[in-house]
Amino acid sequence: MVDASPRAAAKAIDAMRRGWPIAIQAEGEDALPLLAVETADPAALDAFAPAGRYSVLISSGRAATLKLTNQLAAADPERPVVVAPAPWLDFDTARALADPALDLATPLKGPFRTEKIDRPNAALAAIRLARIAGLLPAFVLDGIDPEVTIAPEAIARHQDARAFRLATRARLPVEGAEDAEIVAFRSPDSADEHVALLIGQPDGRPPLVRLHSECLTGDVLGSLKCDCGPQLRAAIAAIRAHGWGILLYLRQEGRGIGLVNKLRAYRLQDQGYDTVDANTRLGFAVDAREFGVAARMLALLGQRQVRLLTNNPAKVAGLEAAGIAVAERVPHRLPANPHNERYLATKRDRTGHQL
Ligand SMILES: Nc1nc2c(ncn2[C@@H]2O[C@H](COP(=O)(O)OP(=O)(O)OP(=O)(O)O)[C@@H](O)[C@H]2O)c(=O)[nH]1
Ligand SMILES: [Zn+2]
Repeated sequence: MVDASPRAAAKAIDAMRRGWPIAIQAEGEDALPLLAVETADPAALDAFAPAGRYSVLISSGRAATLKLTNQLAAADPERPVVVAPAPWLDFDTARALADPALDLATPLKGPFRTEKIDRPNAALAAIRLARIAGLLPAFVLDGIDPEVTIAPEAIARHQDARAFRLATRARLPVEGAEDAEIVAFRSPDSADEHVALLIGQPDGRPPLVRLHSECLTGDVLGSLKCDCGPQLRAAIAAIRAHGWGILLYLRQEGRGIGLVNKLRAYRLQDQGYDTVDANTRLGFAVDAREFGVAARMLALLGQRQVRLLTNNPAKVAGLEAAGIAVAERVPHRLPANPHNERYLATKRDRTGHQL
């Protein structure tokens, strides 16, 4: 049975992370059985499909890096590409196809050729699901029928921001805003728990709002590679100075690719790639965030119009598309340091940040 409920997507994500096979079946297509390469081991792969007989689904960003496609990947790095079966396509080789960390250490066996994708909608959904699960976007295809078969719509429903509800609230004095209140939001479908920090008292003017995407390295560990930590603290100060406002702390680590994949991108940056190319080479969109959840949180807090603290026009557009009016964009620039100079320059030159 094909399950299109948001719970089915949650089950599929869980199964993928545990190394169990899943299948995706799109309307008008046959089911596509999949085993995530990152969480598979040789025994699981053997049980799933006979060696030498399986094809591997990767995304075009990764395929272009491996020179398996000559398409410009940056335009659409998450487009699916299927590598055809070959006798030398074993467990280790599937791993090497999936993970750019192995590019320097393991010369890739080959040659490989790509084949036409006969189930394109399921393949596209699989790449998206890998990203949501925080895994490398790579799957072995067409093994035994798994227990979980989902429709691509399950993934969209799982990501639906309208399912978020206010869970609880409490006073939270923080540095720079001793009168702050924290409000937590939850959805029955998603494991992400987003929070809002309410600072000051409403005074009739639109709140000054900051959408802060989670950055464990910058927010908590004081990483100098990005500007997140200083931006977080400066946002609280700016809201306090404005009089009142809301900081949304969104669990969108690594611009939506998750902590481990962000650290993989950092590893590529250690080799000289910038933040845009690193994401593309991993096979992910440059920015996988959606701001519908931020709009949902603001609406639940009774705010339909905001002044938005950001240098990123995509955040303004994302909020407006989700029904929140942005009365003004307020720049949020912090001084660079020697470690994040290039990152900030890349944001300015390649991702449209107004710095
Ligand atoms: N994938 C990836 N994510 C990163 C990298 N550096 C920072 N991030 C994440 O980027 C998010 C912060 O986004 P930024 O692009 O710095 O800023 P922004 O929020 O888009 O724009 P502003 O509102 O102007 O600050 C956080 O989720 C970080 O974890 C990186 O090199 N790669
Ligand atoms: Zn950061």
